[in-house]
Amino acid sequence: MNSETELDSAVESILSTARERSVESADGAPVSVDARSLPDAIERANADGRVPVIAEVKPTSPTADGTRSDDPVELAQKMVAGGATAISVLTEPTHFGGSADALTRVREAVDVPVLRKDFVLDVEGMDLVEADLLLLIVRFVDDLESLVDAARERGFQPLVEVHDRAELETALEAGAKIIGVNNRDLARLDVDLGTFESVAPAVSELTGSGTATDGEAGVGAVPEGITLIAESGISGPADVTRMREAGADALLVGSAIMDHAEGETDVSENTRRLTRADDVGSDTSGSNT
Ligand SMILES: O=P(O)(O)OC[C@@H](O)[C@@H](O)c1c[nH]c2ccccc12
Repeated sequence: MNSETELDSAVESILSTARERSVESADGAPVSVDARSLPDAIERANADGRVPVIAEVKPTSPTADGTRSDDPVELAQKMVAGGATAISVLTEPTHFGGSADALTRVREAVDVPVLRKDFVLDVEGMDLVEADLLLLIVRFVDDLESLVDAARERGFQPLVEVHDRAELETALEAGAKIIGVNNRDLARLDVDLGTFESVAPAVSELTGSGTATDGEAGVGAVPEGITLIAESGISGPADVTRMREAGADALLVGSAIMDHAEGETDVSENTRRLTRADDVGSDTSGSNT
C-alpha cells in the first residue's frame, strides 16, 4: 500500500475482499490477450467528431443511489450506439455488482476496447479474465512497475490511475502510457473536478515535453505518446467541456450514464449527451462561466 492516509471504510472493505479474491484465483494460468487499441479508438472518435467517452457498466457502487440490474451486454451495446469509444466493466462483485462473466460477454458483443475495472493488487489478480485494458490504481499497489510489465506481457494495455502529482510521477516512472486521473478521492470518496485540472499540467512538466507556452493547444496539451483520461464525477456536457479544456484525451463516465437513482433511463441517450457535448459546447457549459 502506497499511502499513509486512512481510507474510507467502504474502501477498506473493497481492498480486503480484493486480497481474498486474488488468493483464490492464484492458480489461474496467465491470460494472453490480443488487445483492441484504446489510442486508435480515441483517434477514430475524434475523426468523426465524437467526444471520446469510456462508458462504464457499473451496476452499483458504494456511492450510487441504487442498483441497475439490466443485462450488461444490452447496456454496453446501447452505450456504443450512443457513441462510446470504449466500455469499462466493473468486475468487482461485492461492492459494485460486477463479474468476470459480464466482462467476457460484453467483450464478445461489442467491437470497441473493453476495460476491466477492478482492484487488482498483484500479478495473481490479473489472470481472472481477458480484457483490452486493465486498471492499476497507484495508491493500492506496491510495485507498480512490475505490475505494468506483467500486464503488458499478457497483452493488456495498463490504465494507471492516479489522484495527485506524486502518484503521477510514480506512474510515469513505471512507464505508464495510459493514465487516468481520478477526480474521486478514494480515501474519502468525494469528487472534485479540480483534481484533473491540477494534475493534468504536470504531465508535460514531468515528461519535459511542452511548456506553459504551448500556445494554441493551451494548458492542457498532453505530450505525444501519453493518453490522459479524466475519471469520475462527470455529470453532464458542461463537465465534459471543462475536462476537455483541461487536456483530457478521453473521459471515463459511469454514474451519469447508468443514472442509478432513476433506474430505467436510456443509457444510449445518456451516452450521446456526452459524446456530442462538443457540438453544444459553450451553450450548455454554463456552470463555470
Ligand atoms: O461514476 P463516475 O463518477 O462517473 O465514475 C466512473 C469511474 O471513474 C469510477 O467508477 C472509478 C474510477 N476509478 C475507480 C476505481 C475503482 C472503482 C471505480 C472507479
